[in-house]
Amino acid sequence: MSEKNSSVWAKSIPIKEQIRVIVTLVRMAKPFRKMFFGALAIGAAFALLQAAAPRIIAYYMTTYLQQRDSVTLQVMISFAVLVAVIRVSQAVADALNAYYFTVAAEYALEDIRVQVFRKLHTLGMRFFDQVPAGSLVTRVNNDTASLADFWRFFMQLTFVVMSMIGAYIGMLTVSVKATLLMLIVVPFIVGSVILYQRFSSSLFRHMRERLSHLNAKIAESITGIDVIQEFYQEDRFKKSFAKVNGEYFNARFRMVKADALLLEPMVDMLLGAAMVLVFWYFGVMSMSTVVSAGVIYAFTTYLNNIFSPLESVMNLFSPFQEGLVSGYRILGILADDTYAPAQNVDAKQDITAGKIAFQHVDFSYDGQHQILKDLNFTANPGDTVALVGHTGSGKSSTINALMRFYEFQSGNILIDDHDIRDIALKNIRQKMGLVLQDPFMFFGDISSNIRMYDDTITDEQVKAAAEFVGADKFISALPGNYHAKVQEGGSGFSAGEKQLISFARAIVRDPKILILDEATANVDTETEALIQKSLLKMRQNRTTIAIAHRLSTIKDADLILVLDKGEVVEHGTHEELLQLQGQYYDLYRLQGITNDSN
Ligand SMILES: Nc1ncnc2c1ncn2[C@@H]1O[C@H](COP(=O)(O)OP(=O)(O)OP(=O)(O)O)[C@@H](O)[C@H]1O
Repeated sequence: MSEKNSSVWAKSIPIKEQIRVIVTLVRMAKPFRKMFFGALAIGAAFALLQAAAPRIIAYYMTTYLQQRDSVTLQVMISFAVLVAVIRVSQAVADALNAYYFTVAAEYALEDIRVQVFRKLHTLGMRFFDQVPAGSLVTRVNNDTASLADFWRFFMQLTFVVMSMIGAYIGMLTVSVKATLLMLIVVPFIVGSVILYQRFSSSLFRHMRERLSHLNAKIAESITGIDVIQEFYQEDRFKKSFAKVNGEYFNARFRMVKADALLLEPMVDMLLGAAMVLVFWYFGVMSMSTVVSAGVIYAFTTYLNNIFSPLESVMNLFSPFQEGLVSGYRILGILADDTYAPAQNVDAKQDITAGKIAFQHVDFSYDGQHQILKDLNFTANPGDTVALVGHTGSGKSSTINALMRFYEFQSGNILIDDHDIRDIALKNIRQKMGLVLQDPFMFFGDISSNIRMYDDTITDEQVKAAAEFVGADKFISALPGNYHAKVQEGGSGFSAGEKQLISFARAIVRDPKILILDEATANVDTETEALIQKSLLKMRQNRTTIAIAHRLSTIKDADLILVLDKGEVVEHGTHEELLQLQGQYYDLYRLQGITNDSN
């Protein structure tokens, strides 16, 4: 399994790296800092009110309630109004804090989602070879969503710190000595937080790793459903699913158990210990002086104010960790430099005639295994050059290099005698029409799939292209004709129909060069005849590079290149190659025999 494929949960991210991720993510939220700071300021106001309330109530209790006949109706109403105002302000501050924070986080997430999506579309095929599509969908969607928890953790943490400071200041105004005594619990709080974080993070990582395995298993079983059914693999998949599902359940169970049995009791025990200290201290004090109930009330309320948000911040450790890992992966994509091959800086040449020349081209996907070796050929404008050879001989790789999907390492590819890197990429995409074995259909309708959302292409041009390739007949029979709905992937259309639509898609741009990769591999004989007819028309006045396993389809090619392990081992016309009685001859004879026997 490649590095990019392995679960990031299998190992912990080094501390230095975690800090880098945190700093970068905080920086990425900078455009929304006003809202984040607004939320923080409101949080601070909330903490202030939270600190003031117990002090006011304590004063009311000590001054009025503990003295017989000192409370009047006016005092009662005044305090009731004061407490009500504080409570309502607290509720408003709480709501505004949540609102501003959520809005800021959503804006920041949307921004990051756009950045990741845009970045993906600058990356080259090599990147997509290494990272499965499913995992990229998770990257763009789920990972960015997890960042919300990452920011929530920081907000909560700041809130806890502010609440703690507020509570300690409030306690100081009640009793300096008791407050100093309360400082004893601080190292215990910090120690427990660190201990819990370590423990819970290892359980959480384990759980996430199991979840990755479970997701991979589900994805595999759905992607391969046809082969699973065909080869009667259901039982094997049921068993292996039960195994990974059981492992995930156990890992989750351990985590839930730790949260339930450890987190709450731990915080409760700390709170209990702090309470004992308070009661012990004031107990001792009461031996020499009167201790007001209001003081006890204020202290116990302040302790609650410290410990309740502490529990919620500890509860956010796992989501924070998830956010951190998501951030790590997102930054990984944003920093990835597996870009699509670059054109020269001032590349502005165009393709006018369609001459193609490969000169001593060497090509490798990974820089280690050489796939094409010293490839040389010339296709003059209007020529058809066919690439034939055994599977894995390098036919598609030749096209990958020509289409600039992958960078070639040495030699030259010239189009109309210009270095291919000097031709604007837009011109390459427009003037070179590529037809793949299994063309992809986009969600929309037939018309949008032919014009590929290029508004400069008119309805008449779309229809003319469809008529030219012979697709008009079946399109006209569809309900809605050119506006017939197309699902993503093109389910509901036969292989031949998809092929014809992709011909129209290629031809509507009137390309100078046509590239056909196994264009007739998936269809029946009748459709093949139709396809061959349209291909013949499409090839007129266009340079064509065609890959074909069925040699009968490229007999009329001007040049046939026989590839073997990335090298041209034979070249010439059909007749010349038959006379040579080499590899082509063998392949052709084999196909002739196979066809006859069919
Ligand atoms: N994306 C890729 N990354 C790494 N290696 C690749 C990639 N695509 C193809 N290869 C390797 O390059 C070699 C040539 O493959 P290529 O697809 O060009 O062969 P082909 O002649 O088109 O085969 P086929 O007729 O089966 O399509 C093979 O050994 C293959 O494993």
